[in-house]
Amino acid sequence: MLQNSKTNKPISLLCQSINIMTTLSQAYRDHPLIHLHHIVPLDFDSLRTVPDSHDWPHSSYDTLKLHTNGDVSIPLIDMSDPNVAMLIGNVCKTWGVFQLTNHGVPTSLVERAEAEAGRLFDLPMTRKLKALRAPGDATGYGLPRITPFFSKYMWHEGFTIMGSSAEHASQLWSSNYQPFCDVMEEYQKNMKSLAEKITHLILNFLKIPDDAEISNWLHSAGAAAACSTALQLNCYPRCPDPTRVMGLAPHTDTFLLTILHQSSTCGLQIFRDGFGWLPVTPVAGALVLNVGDLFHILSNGRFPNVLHRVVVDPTRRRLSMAYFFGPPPDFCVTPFNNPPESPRFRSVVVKEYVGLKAKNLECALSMIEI
Ligand SMILES: C=C1C[C@]23C[C@@]1(O)CC[C@H]2[C@@]12CCC[C@@](C)(C(=O)O1)[C@H]2[C@@H]3C(=O)O
Ligand SMILES: O=C(O)CCC(=O)C(=O)O
Ligand SMILES: [Fe+2]
Repeated sequence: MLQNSKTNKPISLLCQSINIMTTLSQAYRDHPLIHLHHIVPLDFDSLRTVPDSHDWPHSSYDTLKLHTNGDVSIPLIDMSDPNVAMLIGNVCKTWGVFQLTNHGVPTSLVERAEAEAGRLFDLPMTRKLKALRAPGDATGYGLPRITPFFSKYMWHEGFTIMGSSAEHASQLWSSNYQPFCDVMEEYQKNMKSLAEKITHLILNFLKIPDDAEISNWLHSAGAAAACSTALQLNCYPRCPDPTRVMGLAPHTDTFLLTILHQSSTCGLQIFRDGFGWLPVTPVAGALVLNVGDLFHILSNGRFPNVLHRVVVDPTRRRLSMAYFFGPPPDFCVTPFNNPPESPRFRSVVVKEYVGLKAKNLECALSMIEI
């Protein structure tokens, strides 16, 4: 029987019965985005002007320009700092986002993964379409899932991986796809172990007891198999007029934490009350971490689930790799509140929340608010 290595208690039945557990891909298949499957990304490189379908209202460009405050920078945390738990906990409370250095993920691995992502997006469109996300599926090449919630398309192409990328990679490259699969597998392993470490530090900071279900899940030997994880490769191609387009529209991420590597090209912005849109300027070797909806719920609203978006660089293509981490789809997330504070949200099962998000995007949270 699997046990929590800290408390020696058996982990919940849900986590043990791996065969009957819902996978994250299944959870997404249960909530298909009906409008998305017949639409494919543009062949961006061939365009000399921005088509109407991708031309965002002028007012959003004004917002991009006027509300970007380049003087305020988001916190940078050194993971080798002896006070790292306190630093991360406090920044999760005050910002919901930070950059992390000395995180232990080898630079060479990040560089190899970025190079493989570049090799993918460099392929001719006819090739990329061979790995097009199937209707209702969550993985493969295609448009961002949030596309149906906006009236214009984003200047973006993406590739989603959940676990092995072999099936789609073999469609992209009939041979020589193993280097892609190997590096993405190693990258996901490294991201998972970093995500587990950070989650552990945050649970301690929140003083969540060792016998709470969330600690039980994180510490259990079963956590190796039972997590919701996904790796999203994002590409924001060069644009003939970046002032008219949106790279990735404003959104919050769904799971506990997102760990993002951004290439040296700028574009990511976070929204901060009182300041507006702030750039997350790339720092060489640093990873960007942000709180997602599930940590917002678990922290009973103490951690903001930061709203973010991506604008397109005027001169260069931008690549990023976002790793999403959370408990398995059948796990029930319950807000942790210190009495007399009362819970702000009802408990929600991860796959139910994925479904609420698929239908309602940013209104999903308010649907579980008490
Ligand atoms: C696990 C996932 C999180 C994500 C949806 C996905 O199935 C894979 C892609 C992720 C992404 C990346 C771009 C922004 C986002 C909102 C989207 O549309 O697809 C996130 C999703 C999310 O956090 O919900
Ligand atoms: O490309 C980026 O910097 C951000 C990507 C992102 O927000 C996402 O994949 O959820
Ligand atoms: Fe995001």
